[in-house]
Amino acid sequence: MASNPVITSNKRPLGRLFSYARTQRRFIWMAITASVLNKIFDLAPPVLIGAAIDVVVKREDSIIAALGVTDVFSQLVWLAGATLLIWGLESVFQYAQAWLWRNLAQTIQHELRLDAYAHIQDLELAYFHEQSSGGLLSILNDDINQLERFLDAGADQLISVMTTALVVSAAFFILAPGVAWMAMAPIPLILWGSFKFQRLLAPRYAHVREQVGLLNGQLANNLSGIATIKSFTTEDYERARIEHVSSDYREANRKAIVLSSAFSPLIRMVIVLGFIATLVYGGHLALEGELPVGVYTVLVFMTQRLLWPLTRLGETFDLYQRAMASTNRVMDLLETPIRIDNGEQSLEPAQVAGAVHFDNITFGYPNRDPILKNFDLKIPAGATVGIVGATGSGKTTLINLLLRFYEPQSGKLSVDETDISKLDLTDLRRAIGLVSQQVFLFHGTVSDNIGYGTFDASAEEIERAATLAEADEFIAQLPQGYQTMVGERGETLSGGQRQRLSIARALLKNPPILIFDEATSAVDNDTEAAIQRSLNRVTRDRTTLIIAHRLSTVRNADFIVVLDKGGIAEQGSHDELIAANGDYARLWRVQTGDIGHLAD
Ligand SMILES: Nc1ncnc2c1ncn2[C@@H]1O[C@H](COP(=O)(O)OP(=O)(O)OP(=O)(O)O)[C@@H](O)[C@H]1O
Repeated sequence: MASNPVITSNKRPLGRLFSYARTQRRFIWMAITASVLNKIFDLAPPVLIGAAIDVVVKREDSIIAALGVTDVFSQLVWLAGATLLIWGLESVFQYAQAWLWRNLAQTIQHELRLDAYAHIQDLELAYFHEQSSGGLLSILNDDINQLERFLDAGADQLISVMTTALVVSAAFFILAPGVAWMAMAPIPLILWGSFKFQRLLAPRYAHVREQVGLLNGQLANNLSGIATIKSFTTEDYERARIEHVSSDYREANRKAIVLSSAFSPLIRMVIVLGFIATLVYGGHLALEGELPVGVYTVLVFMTQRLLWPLTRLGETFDLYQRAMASTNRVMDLLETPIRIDNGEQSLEPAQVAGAVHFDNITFGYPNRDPILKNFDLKIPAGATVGIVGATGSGKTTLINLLLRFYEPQSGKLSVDETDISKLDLTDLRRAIGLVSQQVFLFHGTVSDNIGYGTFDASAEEIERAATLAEADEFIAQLPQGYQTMVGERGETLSGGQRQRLSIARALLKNPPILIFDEATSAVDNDTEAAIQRSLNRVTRDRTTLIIAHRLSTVRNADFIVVLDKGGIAEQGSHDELIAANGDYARLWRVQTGDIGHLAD
């Protein structure tokens, strides 16, 4: 499997995320409102402190007195009540914002992961051959988790900074327009710096995400090939390969860290200038009696409240940038077009007779020379066809086309006279049972694995299918019979046992078209004979394609097609092909040990 990184684009990620999260809009607005209110109440304490100083210094002439509370003690009680109320409300909105954002993060990551997974499943098989499964896994896991992390905390932080800037600026211009500009002066510089910083950081984080995809791809590949690594004692070699990709990942992160760590200290230096200016100039005005002491106190606290959170802007932008790099990767995946169109014509499996026609098909895998050229093959409904030929001659390719895993470049493939590209894809695949060369079992019991895809099957039906596939005997000997867990990918079973389970699975599906692709390659002669018997039984009333290297498997077929380099070299029944004395006859003699004729 190639390990190309998933292509990422730089479209506006936040917009893409919001348009994706349309269904959550109401909650997003509620969360934003809660964040804004929480911040507003959070900014009130400096005002309360200012008001308290004002009461103590000015007594009956204080601002609160102007509201009608003239007695000094009553003013303090009034302040205490206001403080309680404001802190209470701050707590309520803090809870609300945390609850809303964190739940939103959970909902969005859940839906995004499901959508991304569903979309990946619908992509054509060729896509999976181009991408590494570890890379895809890192999008489904890591990238979506980055997004969750940002929504958990980063979104609230960004809104807090913006709210603080707005509320404090307004307060400044009302209270002391003369000093306000000093506190505000650093803000444009900080914002300009932040945008510049973001621009520089974005590609570095995109690179980090790409590297993590490659690393995961390599890790997943190695873990699935662990037996090969051990048997070839290539542990050191593989460790070095992982070290290489892991170092690249670390290097990509270092390049991002160099920038992202510098941001907060730089911002702090700009901020401190604004803070000192307010402190000194405001103090001067208060000493001159031009600024009330209470207002001066509020200004100093507010300047601190306004400017210090900006130092955290670095962290927030960091979180934001990481999340946006991830968002782009997830969104690109969701927008990857599905290249195999679903046809509209429905097909009831029960009504399929099973005639298959490869009509003048030309096909080559992407970026490869054509393997099939003007290929013609007509299989009558109900026939059993053996397909044999040298390795790489195109046998499995025929199946890939019939299942529409790939589309032919020209020609028509039809089932019962209907072009399969016009058929509903699910209906087409439901009509075909495939026992593939690579058996895949799922983590679960024997019974689960036989019933996979035929979920409404009863225990009796499952057992009947197992009997037909000559699997019941070995199943009976397993510790828990049909309820024995088979392990991940069926690792606790032998190759032949796995193969027989997959045959049982296909038989249970009872499809009108049945395909065996090297189904007897991993079994001994006795089992092959047993499978042969069951084949004779199950092929009777359906179209069956049997791909085999072992010619004894196809001997009883109605006719046998011998492929050679993507074309048909010979065709006929076993007896006819033996009589023709061509490639088939020669191979038959080799396989049956009749090597006296090898010199032919
Ligand atoms: N996904 C793919 N992408 C590119 N080329 C492929 C792909 N699958 C198969 N091929 C190529 O197409 C040719 C035919 O392969 P195919 O699997 O049809 O052969 P086969 O006759 O089934 O071989 P075998 O008996 O070894 O299973 C081979 O040369 C193979 O390298």
